[in-house]
Parts: sequence; structure tokens; C-alpha cells
Amino acid sequence: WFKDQPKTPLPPGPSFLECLQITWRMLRKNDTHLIAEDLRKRYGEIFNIRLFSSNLVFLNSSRLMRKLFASGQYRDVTNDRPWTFFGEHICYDCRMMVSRNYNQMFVKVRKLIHGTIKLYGDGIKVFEDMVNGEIKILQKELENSTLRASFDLDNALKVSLIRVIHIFLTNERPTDSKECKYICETIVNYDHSDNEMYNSFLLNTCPWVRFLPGRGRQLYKGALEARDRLINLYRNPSIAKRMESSGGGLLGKLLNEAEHDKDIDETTIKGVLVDMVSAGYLTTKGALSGFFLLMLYYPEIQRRIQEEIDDNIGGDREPSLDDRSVMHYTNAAILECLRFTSHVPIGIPHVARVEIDVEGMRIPANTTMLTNYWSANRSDEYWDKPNVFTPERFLDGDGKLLPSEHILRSQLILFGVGRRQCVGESFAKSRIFLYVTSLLQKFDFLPGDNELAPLDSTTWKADTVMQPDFLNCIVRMR
Ligand code: HEM
Repeated sequence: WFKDQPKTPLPPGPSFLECLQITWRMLRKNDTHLIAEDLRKRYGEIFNIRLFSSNLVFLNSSRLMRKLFASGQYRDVTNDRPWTFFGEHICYDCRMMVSRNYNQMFVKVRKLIHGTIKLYGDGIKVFEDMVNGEIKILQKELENSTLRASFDLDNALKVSLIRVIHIFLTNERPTDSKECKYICETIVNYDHSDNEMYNSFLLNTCPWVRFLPGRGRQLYKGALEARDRLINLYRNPSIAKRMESSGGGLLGKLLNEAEHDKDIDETTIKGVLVDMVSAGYLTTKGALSGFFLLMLYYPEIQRRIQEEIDDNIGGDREPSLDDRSVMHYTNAAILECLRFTSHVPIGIPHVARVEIDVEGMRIPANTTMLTNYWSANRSDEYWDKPNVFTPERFLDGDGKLLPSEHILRSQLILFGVGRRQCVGESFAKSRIFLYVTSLLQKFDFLPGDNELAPLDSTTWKADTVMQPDFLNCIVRMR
């Protein structure tokens, strides 16, 4: 005689049988963003994949992401992270920032990192000089390669960006080439396994496969070893001693903080180190490799950016972050590159702390919510000709960059929104600007006879952060 209250429906989604098929595909291919785009076409801004008693809700528009993660109505209960295999086994039992729940300790660690990153990312002269120093080394390498028929730009960007991350962590430049090689190998090795494993549907759904011979165990073991090698690089006694005395870089700052704050213990420091490398290097490298690949496909856009550099910076002076305010076309091309490649297609999952009702639908407590940036940035529902690379879409009639509150700009979500918004956003944007302008000021990049990686990022390897497979070109002095 006791009747349940009728419940608000769950978001729409495929049938039980189709959910099983989808899960099987995710286990095999990890191409969640492509599956999500197919389902978005059927169900719209939000859909749910139901697997027995658990729900996986996909948010496919910037409007819904803002509403759920940034609005006062929901943000207190939508900014935790779900349990993941990676979080528990690689991120020191969820003590890295990317995997922590939103609580007082999270806020403290984030503030500490944010303070340092902001300082480095946005305009302090010391950092600009340091990045410019690294860009000069890269320019020298490019100058020496102008006679070659094929130059591996991907590798050159990789080494240069890793050196910048290392300086950011330690405030020291790797001096001899042996040390630099070791640092590069360690970081690439870690990022490679981290990238493959982070969103591994296989390990998240069947954590026990790590005990069986096969792919899951291989991924797990590889990530663990790579993480420990990375930690060894930065927490070995000689570096630790140097950092303690110089107090430099993020690592020095953390060690100083640890002296009077018992919450900043060794595990927290290790977690932040791994955070910065895993979230900081590959994301920026993906953006820059994607950008220069686009320049090879679109020489006329490359020329237009160079004209803007010539008009506003000239050929001799180093580009500076202050130049950003007048480089409208260049800024638009960078934004459009990030939209067009959407190389961080799904982002980092959030979890609902309690049951929430959104627009007549129910998201049960503990539901994992996936931010489908891929669809939000590339669907023809929100963008005119989304598969065409068009920097002009972000310019107004006078050729000026659209203001950030313009509907098109606010529709573009690259770094997340709200309390979990990317902590390295300003750091990433400033480096991308300085690398793009400094290299295009001095050099032309041309395909020559080199095969080009496909431009269509749907064909890139489906990982947490996607990259073109290779980037070979010829380089000419301007
Ligand atoms: C083009 C470059 C980058 C892109 C596209 C990017 C994108 C993102 C996205 C989408 C998120 C997840 C937001 C969410 O959970 O809602 C994120 C989080 C994060 N990013 Fe970035 N990122 C970039 C560069 C960087 C850099 C350079 C750093 C560090 C130096 C960094 C550090 C982090 C960290 C630590 C988090 C986790 C924040 C948290 O859990 O609260 N990112 N990023």
C-alpha cells in the first residue's frame, strides 16, 4: 500500500544491450570521444550509459558543463573526482591533485600550485626570459637544420618543452646533454604510460586484470615503474639538497612550505610533481605539434601570422607576452587550432557527490560525469563548418579577437570550468604564444617531400591527450 514517489527520469541513453556493446568497444579501443559524438547526435546535450547499477553521464555542451560545474546551484556537489584505477594505484591513493576530491586540503594544495604557476605563467619577466632562453636554443637547432630535407620538429618541440617543465619545477637549466637526455627519457616514458592508462576503461572496469598476464598488467606495471623513475629524478638526495638551499621552482616552494605545514608531506610533494609533469608537458606539446602541422597544411595562414608578427614585433625584437594584446589573428589561429584538434577530447571525470536534478533529469549520487569537450568544440550543432580550420571565426568585422564573453568564445571549452578548471591554463597559453610567434618570426615551415600526418584528429591515436603521429618538415630561414 506504500507507493514510491515517481522518480525523475535519468538522462536518455541507449538500451541495455547497446550499452554492453558500447562498453565492449570502449574496452577494446578507448575511443570514448568518437562513441560520445555518435551518441550526442542521437540524444543531444546529455546522455547516460547505464551499466548494471552504475551510470556514466556525458555532458556534451559548454552550457551544461558551466551549469553543473561552475554555477552556485551545483558546484558544491559536482567537483569531486570518481574512483579510478589510476587514482588509487598511480596517484598515491588519490593524493595527486588531479585525483583528489574537492575539500580543504585540495584547496590548500591548489592555491600553492596556482600561486606558483600564475607567477610563472603570466607575465613575470624572469619566466619570460627563461622560456625565451629555451626558445633561443630551439631556434639555433632549427637554424642548423635549414639545409636538411627532413627535420623532426616533433622531437625538437618535445625536448624544448620538457626543458621548460624542468626549469619550472627546479628553477635550474639542465646543462649537460647527458642530464638533459635522461630527464627527457624519464618524462616521455612516464607520460607515455600515463597517457595510455589514465582513462583506461579496461583497468577502471576490471581492476583485477592487473594480476593476469596481458595488456592490463603491462599498462599497470609500466606506469608504476615510470612514475617511480620520475620521482627518483626529482627526489634523489642530491637534487633535494640543491632545491632546499636554492628554494627555487615549484619543488623548492613545496619544500619550503613543508617546513612549517605538516599537511604538505612527502606524498603530497610527490603527487604534485607527478601532477605537473603529467598534466603539464603532453598537453602543451599536443597543442604545439597540432599547430605546426596545421601550418604545414595551410601555408597562407602561416604567412598571415608572419605578416602580423612583422607589423607588430618586427624581425629583431624577441616576442613578449605584452604583444598578445595586438596579435589578433595569431590569437585567433591558436584558439582555432585548440578547437579544431580538441586534443584533450574528454578531460578529467567528475563525480556527483549526491543525487542532483538537472533540467528535469536525475543524476544519481556517485555517477561519473564525463566532459565531452570533443563534441562541445566540434559539433555542427554549435559551430559553423566545424571541420574546416578557420581562424576568422574568432575575429570580429574589424579583424579584432572576439571578447571572451562573446557567445562563440564562451562556447569553446578547452581548460574546463569552475573549481576544477585547469590550474596550468595561463602557463600553457603563454608558452604556446611565445613558441608560435618566436618560431614563425624567424622561420618558414614547409612540407617539402615529407609525408604529413593526417590533419583529421579523429584518426589520431585515441588517448587522454592526442597528438599527430609525426611532424617532419623542412625549415627555411625567413
Ligand atoms: C593546452 C594545454 C592544456 C589543456 C588543453 C589542459 C586542459 C585541462 C583540462 C580539460 C582539465 C580538466 C578540467 C576539469 O576537470 O574540469 C585540466 C586539469 C588540470 N590541468 Fe590542464 N591543460 C593544459 C595544460 C596544463 C599545464 C601546462 C599544466 C601544469 C603546468 C596543467 C595542469 C593541470 C592540473 C594539475 C589539472 C587538474 C586540476 C584539478 O583537478 O583541479 N594543465 N587541464
